[in-house]
Amino acid sequence: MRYIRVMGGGALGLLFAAKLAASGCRIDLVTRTREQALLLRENGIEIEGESSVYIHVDNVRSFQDLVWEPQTSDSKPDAILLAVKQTAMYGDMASYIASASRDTVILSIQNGIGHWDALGISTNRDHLIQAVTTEGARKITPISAAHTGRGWTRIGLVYPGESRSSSDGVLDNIQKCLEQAGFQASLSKNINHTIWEKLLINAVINPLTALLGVSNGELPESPQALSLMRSLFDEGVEVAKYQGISIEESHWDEILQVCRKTAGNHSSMLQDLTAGRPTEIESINGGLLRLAERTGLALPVNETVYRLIKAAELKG
Ligand SMILES: NC(=O)C1=CN([C@@H]2O[C@H](COP(=O)(O)OP(=O)(O)OC[C@H]3O[C@@H](n4cnc5c(N)ncnc54)[C@H](OP(=O)(O)O)[C@@H]3O)[C@@H](O)[C@H]2O)C=CC1
Ligand SMILES: CC(C)(CO)C(=O)C(=O)O
Repeated sequence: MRYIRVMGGGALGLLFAAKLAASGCRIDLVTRTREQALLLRENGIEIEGESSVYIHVDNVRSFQDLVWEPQTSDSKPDAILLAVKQTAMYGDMASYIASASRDTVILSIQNGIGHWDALGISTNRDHLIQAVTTEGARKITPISAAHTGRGWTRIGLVYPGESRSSSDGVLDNIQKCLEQAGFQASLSKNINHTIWEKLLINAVINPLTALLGVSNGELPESPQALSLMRSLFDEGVEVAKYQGISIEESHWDEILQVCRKTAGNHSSMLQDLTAGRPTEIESINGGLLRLAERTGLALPVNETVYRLIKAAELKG
């Protein structure tokens, strides 16, 4: 796995592209705008914080330019790393990903649920890989990002039941690449469980920090907020149960631990709301609501925060 295309020059995209390129991987980076692509080609990528990397990357272009480009065998990457937000996973982007050759691994590091369904791929899905990461990054300028927290990354097949004999080798290769680039990476036979654990962390912390305008560390300090966090968690655990996923009680302590460990962080949803960008609410609490609807479960607290975030998004 020597040639990886990173989609998205945001916080995680810049971090992963820079570290993978610095470790010797052939990287090309795809941005939304031509302006950012030009700046990156001229200035390279700079990462500060937990990692310090400065690297020149020649191969940077906008998504629009990528889709018009003729595809040759040399321009076909071994893997596409999806580092765009869920909100960008529709329309042309979904069509591009869905039409990629099955020899190209699709590796998503997105939070939340629903992005694989958005691609609409119903067969031959053994090249779809989810990475759940607790790495923290924040974009500073179009060409730089801060690595705000070192974490772990677990990878696994999205549809393990459909794996072919070569799948294990593919996962091993990706793990090695990530490790060579300095990420702590491991393989998971049950990535779905890890996806759900991360989903519940985001479902509990993100909307409340965004609505209250508080840091992750401040959130559980208010008894009222803590009680809402617990209700969001309990409702999420019920939905997980209906999906055949058992979330242990210890995961509640893990969520409180995340608040302590990332005490100074502003959650991504708070950052998105503050900047007037759409949030990932649809794939977090919205994802839970859609699944609950199918089973007739009521999620009053998730529904309330979902509606409040949607209303706050409209304010811009
Ligand atoms: N940041 C973090 O610490 C973590 C993030 N995640 C998850 O990773 C994913 C990415 O997050 P993050 O990096 O923070 O998000 P960012 O918003 O920083 O980056 C997303 C990038 O995608 C770009 N983009 C949008 N549309 C396209 C397109 N059509 N083609 C190419 N690029 C496009 C955006 O460009 P533009 O800015 O020009 O719109 C932006 O640069 C999210 O799902 C997030 O939840 C998971 C763990 C930690
Ligand atoms: C873990 C947490 C809550 C850290 O801020 C996060 O993933 C986010 O902000 O989206």
